[in-house]
Amino acid sequence: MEQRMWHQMGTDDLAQTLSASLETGLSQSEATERLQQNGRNELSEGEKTSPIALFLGQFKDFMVLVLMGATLISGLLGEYLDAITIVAIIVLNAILGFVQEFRAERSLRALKALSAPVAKVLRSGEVDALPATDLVIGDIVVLESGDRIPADLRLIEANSCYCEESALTGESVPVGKHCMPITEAELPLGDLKNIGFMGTMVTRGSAKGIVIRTGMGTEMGKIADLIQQTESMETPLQHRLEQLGKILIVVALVLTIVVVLAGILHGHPAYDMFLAGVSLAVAAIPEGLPAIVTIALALGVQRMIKRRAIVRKLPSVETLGCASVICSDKTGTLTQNKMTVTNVWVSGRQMDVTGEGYEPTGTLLESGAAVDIKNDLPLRRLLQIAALCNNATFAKVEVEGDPRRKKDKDNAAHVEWVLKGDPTEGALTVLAAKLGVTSKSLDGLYARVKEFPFDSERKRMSVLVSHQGGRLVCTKGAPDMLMEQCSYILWDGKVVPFTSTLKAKVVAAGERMAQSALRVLGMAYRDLRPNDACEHEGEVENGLVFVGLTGMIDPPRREAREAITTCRKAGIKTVMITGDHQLTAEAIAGQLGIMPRGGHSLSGLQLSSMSDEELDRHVDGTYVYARVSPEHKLRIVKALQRRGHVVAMTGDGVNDAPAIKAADIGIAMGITGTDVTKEASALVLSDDNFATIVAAIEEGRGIYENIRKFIRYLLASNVGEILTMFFAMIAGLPLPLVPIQILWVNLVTDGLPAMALGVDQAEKDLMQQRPRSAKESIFSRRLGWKIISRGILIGVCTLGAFWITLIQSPDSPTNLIEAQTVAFATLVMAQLIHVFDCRSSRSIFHRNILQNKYLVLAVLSSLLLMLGVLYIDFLQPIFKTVPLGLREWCLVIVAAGIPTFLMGVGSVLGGTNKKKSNWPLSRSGTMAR
Ligand SMILES: Nc1ncnc2c1ncn2[C@@H]1O[C@H](COP(=O)(O)OP(=O)(O)OP(=O)(O)O)[C@@H](O)[C@H]1O
Ligand SMILES: [Ca+2]
Repeated sequence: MEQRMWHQMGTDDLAQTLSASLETGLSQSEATERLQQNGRNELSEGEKTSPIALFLGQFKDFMVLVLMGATLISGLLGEYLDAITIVAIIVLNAILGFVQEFRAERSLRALKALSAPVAKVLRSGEVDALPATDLVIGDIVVLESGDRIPADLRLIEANSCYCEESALTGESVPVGKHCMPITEAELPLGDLKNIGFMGTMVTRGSAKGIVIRTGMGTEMGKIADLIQQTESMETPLQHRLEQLGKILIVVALVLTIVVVLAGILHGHPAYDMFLAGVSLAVAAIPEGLPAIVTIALALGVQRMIKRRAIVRKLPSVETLGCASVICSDKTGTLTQNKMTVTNVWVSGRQMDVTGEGYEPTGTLLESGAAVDIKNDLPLRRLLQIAALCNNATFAKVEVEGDPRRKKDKDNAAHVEWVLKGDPTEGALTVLAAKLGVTSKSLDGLYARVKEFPFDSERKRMSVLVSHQGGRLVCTKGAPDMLMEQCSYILWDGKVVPFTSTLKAKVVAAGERMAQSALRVLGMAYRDLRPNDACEHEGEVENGLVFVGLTGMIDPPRREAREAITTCRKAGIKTVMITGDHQLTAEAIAGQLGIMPRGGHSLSGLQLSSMSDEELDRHVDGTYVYARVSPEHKLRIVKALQRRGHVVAMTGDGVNDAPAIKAADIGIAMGITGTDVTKEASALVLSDDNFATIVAAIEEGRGIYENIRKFIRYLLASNVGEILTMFFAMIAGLPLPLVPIQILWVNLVTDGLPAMALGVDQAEKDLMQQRPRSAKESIFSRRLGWKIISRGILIGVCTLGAFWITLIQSPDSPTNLIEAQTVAFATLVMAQLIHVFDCRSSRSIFHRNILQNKYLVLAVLSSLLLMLGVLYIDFLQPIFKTVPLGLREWCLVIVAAGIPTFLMGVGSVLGGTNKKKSNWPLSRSGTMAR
């Protein structure tokens, strides 16, 4: 066992014991070696279902078992051919079911892997994001607020760091962490304040730690068996379909029993009727439905991934289609998050900054003339604060042209300035560097002692630096809030009291910048006296000397504007929620077309003073919320939900998690988002882009419509199958289909065509319709009617074709076989025609039937399988068929076409082809500017 415990060791001791360097971390080769020795950093998982179990599971269905039993009996009675064929069909069916479920399962697992956590690790001197499972003992891990701790760490640095450890200790109040050794040997976990435990999360501040235990060796590993991660992947729709499936089984069974009894009453042999009944039950029960739903969902999810939206919770795919409001962050989601300082203001002087991007060349112009900063004390101070109170760096990288593309002006090797860190801070680093204030020029003079990290409540950040034996506080942040902590201002080179007149000047300058869509940050400082306290931010962030303002542009994303228009047409309201200034927010909202005429904006301050009732009254007319704190987001979500909206809400910070959880669709940022927000979210945007949300909504709507399409197809087909038999038995006719034919129809129609519908293209006006209601039943918008009416028609027409053939030449010995063959062909053809009708909510004439290649292929192969059964000599006795002549084919085609075309023509004439009132166009007219 460990001689001295980890928490008792000093940092040097730690480094030595773990043979790791605290400055550069492990080397890559050392890490690889340790990984091989000690295994991956993961908690062992529960068992997975094996493919064989999955395959055998296909046979556990009750009706299938009955059918197997019946087959066995008919085998024993000498009907070998029948028995073998039925078994073969059952096995084929099982293979199909297995493939469907296997695919579904595999995609679900791939989904889970996508949301696997990453850790920021220092290796060979560079901090990189690695999969958390690659961590080894001795790795140095960098933690920020919102991170989930990836292994057990002994902290070696902690800045106002708090961790929430309830998963481990049950204590929900975050624990303050430090990096000093603790003398006591035996301590409860909650008191080990210099250890960060795997699975707990950093709620505030930042830290650095060295990995002391990984995987099952961690404290979390010890209790891993206790935590069962049973996140439901079943969607509400799947749940309802399961319920529906049970009802359908009962209905199918009851009808089957009626069919069997009626047949026996009319003098059919009981054994024949029994086998026909069982086959009918097997065919009519839509056992493939759940798997096809899962596949449609999973394939849709994969299409979303291609469009950079990662679904973490499958149920949200459905909810996406219902979204009626998107509440989006501004910075980085609606804007590019490429900040450039363009304006500087100090002691009443307004200056422009030249230069572009992160390239540190440019200068300051005051009324058109370059400013000399050497003798400009306030300006130098401003730049020093900008550079010191900053964690961002930038560098020049060589970018090679894309080798796959043509070498030209746009695709040549070139240098690019790239940024590491927060873009807001990056813009300030670049500004300072343009005027020669770089970390190099400051290095010997100023040394950072402590950092009080930025958080979205205070909206500012401070650092404590030592300078020529003294200590200096540098603070930057949202000016309106920073000013409240300032007692003085640097004005014309002198520190003077911050009077209300001077404050008014600062406010006016700030508002001028904000109105032109600039993000405004203020800078302030204070010289600490020797015995001034400096433990907490409250102690240092007061009595500050205000220095000046910087204004930076952050251009809107081009795609965002378009996406917002799409949303408006789709009946979805876009709301901007930002920590930025109200005027900046309004200006950018204007550029993006978020705010309609008569729309309002609210500030966090106004929001705080409102009661829930007042907020409810305002929430529909408000399009911009500015200077909000994370807790405001939760109120906004709740208010919108009370107004009956289905809310999608984005967030990145740790404090956004409650709002994201409360939203109907919580959305986290893939790039800037924290682990905590990602875990709370249903959807992660891997490009942080607003347009991606809209793409996901579009996919969500498409997936739902596809599910409706194949439900419609499958159920109408099954209704047709049952009714064909039902009507025949009631009418006292012979069996229109023999058991093997029933099973064959089921095999060739239910499998591939239904799956192909699941990946059908969306209808063109998908995003021109209002979101559907979350409470809507899957059968609404006339789907139930369509299923029943088409089902009845399929049954009637199949039986009609059967009957017409039957009465043609009553004396011919092959008469019945021929009629059955006609019925068989009609039933298959009717379904294969009907499948195209299912693609459109209007009629078959509405869409190009060749558009869905998979469907065309599926239908062709089903057609071939049917023709094979009719025309291949040795299959004819097995399937009890005869080749059909031209006259019969004409009958088959007409009878099979009627259900689809009759209704299609009917709906064209009846006007349902026009946009129906239950799905009207959005009120885009009233929402447009
Ligand atoms: N690194 C930082 N240091 C100091 N102040 C900052 C920093 N980043 C942002 N601020 C200030 O805090 C304000 C709010 O920032 P916050 O990150 O909460 O929201 P945002 O990024 O502007 O908007 P959004 O919520 O849309 O992402 C900014 O307007 C800015 O004035
Ligand atoms: Ca069927």
